[in-house]
Amino acid sequence: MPETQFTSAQVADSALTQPVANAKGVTLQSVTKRYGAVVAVENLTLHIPAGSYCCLLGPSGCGKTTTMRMIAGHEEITQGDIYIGETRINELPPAKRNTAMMFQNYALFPHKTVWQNVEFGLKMRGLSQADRQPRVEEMLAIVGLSQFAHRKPHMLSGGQQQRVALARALITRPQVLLLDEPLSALDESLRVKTRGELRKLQRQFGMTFIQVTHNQDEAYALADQIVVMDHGRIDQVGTPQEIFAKPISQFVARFTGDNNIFMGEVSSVVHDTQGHLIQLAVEGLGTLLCRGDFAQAGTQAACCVRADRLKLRSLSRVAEPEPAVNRLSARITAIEFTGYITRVTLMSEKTGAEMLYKSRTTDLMQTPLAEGQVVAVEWSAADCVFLAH
Ligand SMILES: Nc1ncnc2c1ncn2[C@@H]1O[C@H](COP(=O)(O)OP(=O)(O)OP(=O)(O)O)[C@@H](O)[C@H]1O
Repeated sequence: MPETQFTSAQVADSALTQPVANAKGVTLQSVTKRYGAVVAVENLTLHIPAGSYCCLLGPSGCGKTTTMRMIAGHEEITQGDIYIGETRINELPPAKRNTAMMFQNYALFPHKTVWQNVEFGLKMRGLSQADRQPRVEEMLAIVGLSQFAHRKPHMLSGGQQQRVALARALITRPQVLLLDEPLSALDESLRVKTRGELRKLQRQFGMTFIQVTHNQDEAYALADQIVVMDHGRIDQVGTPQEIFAKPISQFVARFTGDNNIFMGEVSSVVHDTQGHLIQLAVEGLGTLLCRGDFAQAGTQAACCVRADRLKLRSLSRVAEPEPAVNRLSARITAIEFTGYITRVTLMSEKTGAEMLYKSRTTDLMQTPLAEGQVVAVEWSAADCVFLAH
C-alpha cells in the first residue's frame, strides 16, 4: 500500500497548526519511583522547556517509560513533585493533566474506523457532532489520511496506523504530548521519513513533545534536549550536539556514539586559555592529553575520542611511530564497508585494546587500507574528551 506523506501545503493551510498558545513546560523535582525493592527512577530533577522536543534516551530498563508514565499520570509518584507549567500535578487524574500519550503499539481501537479513532478524544470531551466534524476532517488532512477515514486499523500499513495514533493524540491539542517509542514498529526507511514529519509537526504546533527512545540517531534527529538515563538516574542533559561532541561520562560516551575510551589516572591538570588541559596516565600507552571542564589529579578517570576524529598514517617502513602524545601503533583487524562510511577496527600493538576508526568511504579510496596492516593512530588533545566518571 503506498504511503501518503504529510505535505507542507496541507499543514500550512490548517488553522489547527497554529502554535498551541498555552504550550507548557514540564518540571520534575526530585522524583523517585519504587516498585517494592526496585528503584525504577531515582531522585530525578529535570526541566523541559515549553514548546521543546525532549527525548528520554537510554538502554532498556533505565526508567524512561516509568518517567513518562508518571508525567501522564498512569503511574503514581513515590516521592517528589511534577509540574506542568506552574501547576503541581501529582494528584491530578490523567484526563485533567492536558497531556496525551501515544503508545508504542499505537493502541488503536481495532473495531473503530480511522475517523472514529481520531474523533474519540473530542467525543470524550463532550464536543457535539457538528463541532467534531471539521476538526477530524482537518486532522486527517494534516496527517495525509483523508482517503482512509472509513477503514479499520488492520486495513492500514504500519506507517498509516502510526499517523492515526498521532492524529488521535494531537486532536485534543494537549499542552504536552508524550510519545513512547513511536517509530519502533516502522521499517528503517519509513522510520527516517516519519521522524522528519514528526519534528515538523512538533515545530508547527509548538507543543511540548516528550519522547522515549533507546535509539540515539532518533534522539539526535528529533530533540532540542536529550536526557540520557542510566539505572533510573540522569547521566547527562544537553542538546544533541553537546551529547555527541562532549559526553560527560563513560556511560554516555559508550551509549551515544562510536567513542574510543581510555581509562587511567589523572596525572596533571593545567588551566589555560581554552579551559583545562588534562594528562591521563593510561597503563601500557603512557600519557594521553585531553580537555575537560574539571579534573582532580590522582583520581581514576577516562577520556574518549570519537571514531571519526582519529587520524591514521601508514607505517609500512617504520615499525614504531616516533614517540608523541596521543599516538600509538595498531594493527587493522577488520574493514567494514557500510556505504557512505567505512568502519575500520584496530588493535593496539602494545595493549591489545580494540579501537574503531570511521572514515568517509571516498576518502579511504584515495589512501586504501588493508587488514593486517600496521598504522600509526593519532588524535589531537582538542578531540580527546575527559570523562570524570
Ligand atoms: N510494574 C512494575 N513492577 C516492578 N518493576 C517494574 C515495573 N515497571 C517497571 N519496573 C522496573 O523498573 C525499571 C525501569 O523500567 P522502565 O519500563 O521505566 O524502563 P525503560 O527504560 O522504559 O525500559 P524499556 O526501554 O525496556 O521500555 C526496570 O528495572 C523495570 O523492570
